[in-house]
Amino acid sequence: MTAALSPPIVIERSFSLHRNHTLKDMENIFQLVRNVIPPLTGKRHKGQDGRIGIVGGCREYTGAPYFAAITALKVGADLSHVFCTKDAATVIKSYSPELIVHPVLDSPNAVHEVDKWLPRLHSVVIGPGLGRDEALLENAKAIIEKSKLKGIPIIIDADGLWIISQQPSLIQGYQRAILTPNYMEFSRLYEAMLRDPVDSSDHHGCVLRLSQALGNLTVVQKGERDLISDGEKVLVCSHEGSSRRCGGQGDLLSGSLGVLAHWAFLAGAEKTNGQNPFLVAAFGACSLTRQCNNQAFQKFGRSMTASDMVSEVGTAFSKLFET
Ligand SMILES: NC(=O)C1=CN([C@@H]2O[C@H](COP(=O)(O)OP(=O)(O)OC[C@H]3O[C@@H](n4cnc5c(N)ncnc54)[C@H](O)[C@@H]3O)[C@@H](O)[C@H]2O)[C@@H](O)CC1
Ligand SMILES: Nc1ncnc2c1ncn2[C@@H]1O[C@H](COP(=O)(O)OP(=O)(O)OP(=O)(O)O)[C@@H](O)[C@H]1O
Ligand SMILES: [Mg+2]
Repeated sequence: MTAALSPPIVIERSFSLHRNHTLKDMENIFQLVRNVIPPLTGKRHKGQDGRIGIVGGCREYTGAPYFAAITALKVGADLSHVFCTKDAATVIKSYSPELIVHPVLDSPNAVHEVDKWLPRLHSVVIGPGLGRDEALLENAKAIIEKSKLKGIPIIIDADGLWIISQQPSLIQGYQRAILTPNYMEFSRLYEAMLRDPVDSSDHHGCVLRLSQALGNLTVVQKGERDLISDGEKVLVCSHEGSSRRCGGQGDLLSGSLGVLAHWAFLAGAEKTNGQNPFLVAAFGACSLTRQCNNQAFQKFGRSMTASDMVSEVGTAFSKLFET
């Protein structure tokens, strides 16, 4: 079984582009991802290709922030910081010496401790393994506010999406945010914003409307096909993965998106042929996660786990974006 580079489908809902440009957009979107990837040259210094922060990791969940942070590194970020609780920090450090781990999230001055680092971070991923402890959620809210003030791209996943479904105004209108809901998370967000249940006969319409209701930030609805929208367009990523749905796959997606969002944002619309850079980044991260899933499944079948997918990041990235 080989993973074909199936052409992405672009459903054009924008009036800013002519209809007959749509086919060209479809063919070129992988190329647009390639365009934003910084070339590896001897001229770059450590940190330039990405310093990514992951906010999450508590007593119950140490795997999720680890998967997100290690994936960010393996995609090509230079430094990956995890801001987690004291309990979780030693555990996460013991998984990997590559990660920089800050045991601050349950400290009384948590927000200040993270804020100190924000000027040095290119993007933040908020939510993997954060849990639902009220104090931690309050700290995460304040970190979202601080990140917005700095104008850095924010990827919101998992329990970060729980926060947004309780208080959408926190992120509404911040167009440098990307939300990555799974099925349940999407339903919660949709009902909170649209006051209606999800219309299962119109997934495209639902993702488009949710993005619009949130002020045109980027929404990635994960599933059998990933739907990515900025309220004007819907991109569909149906790149071949597998039928294995072990936990942690979404964490690979949010970690890789942390890097790609930074690269795409930095490269700007010139490199993405006028397309929203965050749509391009999201398409890249979805394709990559699915490609990792496909490769790991070929090796391990039913016993495949998220760690096996992490081992595939390098070859999957090369296959999709460097050939
Ligand atoms: N090893 C780890 O530490 C992991 C921790 N995780 C963390 O676990 C916490 C809770 O995440 P959950 O994703 O469980 O979120 P929720 O607590 O919102 O639960 C979602 C539920 O929906 C179900 N579901 C998912 N897709 C569905 C579908 N298509 N149809 C019907 N039901 C569906 C899931 O089985 C899950 O029970 C987060 O902090 C997350 O980051 C996960 O990321 C998985 C790995
Ligand atoms: N039915 C499916 N077929 C193929 N790929 C899928 C399917 N469902 C999800 N995926 C892919 O798996 C990845 C993670 O999506 P998923 O819905 O499992 O996230 P999640 O529930 O947040 O995961 P996590 O366990 O990390 O929290 C996405 O890249 C998505 O494309
Ligand atoms: Mg998840």
